[in-house]
Amino acid sequence: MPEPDDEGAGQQQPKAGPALEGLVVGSYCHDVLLQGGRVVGETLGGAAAFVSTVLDAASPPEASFSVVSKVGPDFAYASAPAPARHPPLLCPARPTTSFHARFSDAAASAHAPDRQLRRVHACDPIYPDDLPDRRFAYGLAVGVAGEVLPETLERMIRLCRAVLVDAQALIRAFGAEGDGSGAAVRHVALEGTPYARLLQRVAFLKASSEEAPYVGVETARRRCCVIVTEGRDGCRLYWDGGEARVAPFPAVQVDPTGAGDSYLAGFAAGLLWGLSATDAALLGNFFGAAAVSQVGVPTFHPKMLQAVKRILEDKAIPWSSPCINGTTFTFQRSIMHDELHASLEEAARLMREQSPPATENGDGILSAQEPTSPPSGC
Ligand SMILES: Nc1ncnc2c1ncn2[C@@H]1O[C@H](COP(=O)(O)OP(=O)(O)OP(=O)(O)O)[C@@H](O)[C@H]1O
Ligand SMILES: O[C@H]1[C@H](O)[C@@H](O)[C@H](O)[C@@H](O)[C@H]1O
Repeated sequence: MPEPDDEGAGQQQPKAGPALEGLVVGSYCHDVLLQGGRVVGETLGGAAAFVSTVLDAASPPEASFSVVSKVGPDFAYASAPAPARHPPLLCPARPTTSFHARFSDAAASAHAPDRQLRRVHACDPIYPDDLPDRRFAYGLAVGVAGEVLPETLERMIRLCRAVLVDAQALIRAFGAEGDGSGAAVRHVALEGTPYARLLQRVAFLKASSEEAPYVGVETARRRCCVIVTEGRDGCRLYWDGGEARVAPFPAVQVDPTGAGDSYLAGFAAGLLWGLSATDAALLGNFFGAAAVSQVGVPTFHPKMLQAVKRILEDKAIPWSSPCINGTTFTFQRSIMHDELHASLEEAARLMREQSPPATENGDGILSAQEPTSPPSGC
């Protein structure tokens, strides 16, 4: 695993933060969900919102994190739990990043895009100087609209002992805005971006199966561990010299938005609990399944969270988190992998019982819920 770099000869070193402090970088956004030409939901979005929610819920008690996110004066969710606990930086001159997600009526497959995204507004990028000047145990680069600049990722790598990156932060490109309906979101090959040279200093790179071809798994796995999420099929991990498939948890999908974000945060929390990467991926799958069962940023029943924490206290290796505290990772599944899956399956059952009843109609969004009403302004 890469060691954090020195800030540069002659420069003052950033001071150390709390032992298990993380740094989450990426902007909150407004998500508008459309189906059949009409708006069926308006929610808080942005990977940072999903990630903060899952980290708040699933991290060990010793762990904490800071969020660097930007929004405009129109930001509508300042009092929602994630932004209220981790307030964004305000950019007075730019609107909040916003996306329109157009869902098709046809059921999506595990590997095909289930929605067409358009970026309607883009807030300011996050610059290296926006990051706090201290060392962190780990960092999560979770941009949605190109806001994590290459130089910002580079500074994260310098500040954080281990950096986990969502490929969507690196490979999204945006078409022309033209007619007011926003810019189509497409992907570019990671190898042709300025981020590619940083990969060997990244610990984990997560991509969805739709993004994986743009990441180039075979090349990337020689530089860092690559995780490919496969929707309802779970995920696969690829590292230099090995790979593993990790089984999913059953879920009734009502809104796929944020599954990947919640996965990454669950995975990071698993590492913080001292799990190997393949075992931590179980926690990723668990929170990915939780995210798709609800519209927008999920909420978790306290009983379910207690059950998960009890399982982790029981199974995890306290304070031996090799990735966050040390210099190497353990990738392979441990002997208690299947047992951990079975215990989390029980907690997932609790979660399904405590969710509002959902109509099982394939992968259609919002089948279980009334459209969420737009929140009041901040
Ligand atoms: N229908 C489902 N049932 C169970 N688990 C799911 C389902 N969909 C997603 N997941 C879980 O969430 C993880 C991430 O999902 P997915 O691969 O769809 O990410 P994504 O396409 O990046 O999502 P998004 O862009 O919507 O955040 C999967 O690896 C899986 O663990
Ligand atoms: O809120 C969502 C979420 O963060 C998704 O991961 C991202 O793909 C979308 O662009 C965003 O609108």
